[in-house]
Amino acid sequence: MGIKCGIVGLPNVGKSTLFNALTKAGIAAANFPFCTIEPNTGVVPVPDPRLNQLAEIVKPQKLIPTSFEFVDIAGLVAGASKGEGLGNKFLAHIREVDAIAHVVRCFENDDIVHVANKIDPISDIETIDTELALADLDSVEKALNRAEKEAKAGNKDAIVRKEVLARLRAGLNEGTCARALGLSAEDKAVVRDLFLLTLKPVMYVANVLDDGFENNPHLDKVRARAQAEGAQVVPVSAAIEEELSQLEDADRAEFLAEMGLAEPGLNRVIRAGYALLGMQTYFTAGVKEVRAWQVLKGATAPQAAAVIHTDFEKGFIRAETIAYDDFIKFKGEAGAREAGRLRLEGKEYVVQEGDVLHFRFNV
Ligand SMILES: Nc1ncnc2c1ncn2[C@@H]1O[C@H](COP(=O)(O)OP(=O)(O)OP(=O)(O)O)[C@@H](O)[C@H]1O
Ligand SMILES: [Mg+2]
Repeated sequence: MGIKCGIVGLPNVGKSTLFNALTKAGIAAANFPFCTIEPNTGVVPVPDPRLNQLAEIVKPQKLIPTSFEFVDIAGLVAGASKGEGLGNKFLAHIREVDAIAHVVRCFENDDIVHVANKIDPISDIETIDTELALADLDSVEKALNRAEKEAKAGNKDAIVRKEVLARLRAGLNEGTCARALGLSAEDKAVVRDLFLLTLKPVMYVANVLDDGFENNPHLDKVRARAQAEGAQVVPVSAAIEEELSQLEDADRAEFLAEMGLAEPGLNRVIRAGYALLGMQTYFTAGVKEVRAWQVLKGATAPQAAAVIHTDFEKGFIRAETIAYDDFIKFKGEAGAREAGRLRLEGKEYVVQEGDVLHFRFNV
């Protein structure tokens, strides 16, 4: 489907280290068809323990997770919106992604240069936000000029657009990100064609040292800031994750056990990215394969069917539906059916997280 999460941040904060760990972990993940699309784009499978639970019941030949793309974007510097550093090229790369993982350095280490020569994650976040907001302001001002002319000429759509754009300009002028301006879904639709950078959903990846998960004032500040914005923070040590990703499975398990962890921190980054993209998962559970599929939250059964094949949507009759918990509790389809937990859902059904679906269709 090509949904993408861009890894964004100041130079040298650990973006590529995180990206390498994410993509190597992808190679290591059993039977996942890893592919690198461009040197800086990698498809990463979404770790989901529910797949293994389903497999224990169904005993399929294959297990296929969902996946999405991470893009390693070059570091941004102050002035990028005016062409500094990689400038517009950098911004164009961000424009193409659907969500942003903003990597923030939350560790001290004099050997690793910080572009501002001090560790101050809030100031780092503001530097990035300012550049993105300035780039958006530029787009909004151009669009506003156009809308004003069209509105004068009596174009009704332009009158609506003008009002939304004026609100955006006022906010961006004060350095507020577009996503924090409380735009309605209709407002967003009006400015969709501008691909505003600060309208994209954001999560923070706080890059820490191995002992930096607790009592870390830098991390605390990022958490407070994110909470005020309603954003998520995933603390992770990119350096450790990269090391972990290079180990054999058995060694990795030992390493994690020694650190008292159940799974690599990367898994949290991947899951948070997946949720940030607005995705949810449903399953198909056949003996050939048990597979996770991704669909936007709020999708109806035919829309979910289209993810597998457009014919499934066109000829949709119904979806035999078992909630994930029921499938596990009654040990599979037959048990769930007997217990009366298999539902026949029609075209209007809104797919729920974890649903195990079997589509009936006719083409
Ligand atoms: N958690 C960490 N602990 C210690 N060192 C780290 C950590 N994360 C990253 N580093 C180190 O920081 C340096 C910069 O990392 P990296 O190259 O990933 O940054 P970057 O954000 O991709 O930079 P650029 O914007 O220049 O591409 C590397 O030497 C890396 O090993
Ligand atoms: Mg890099």
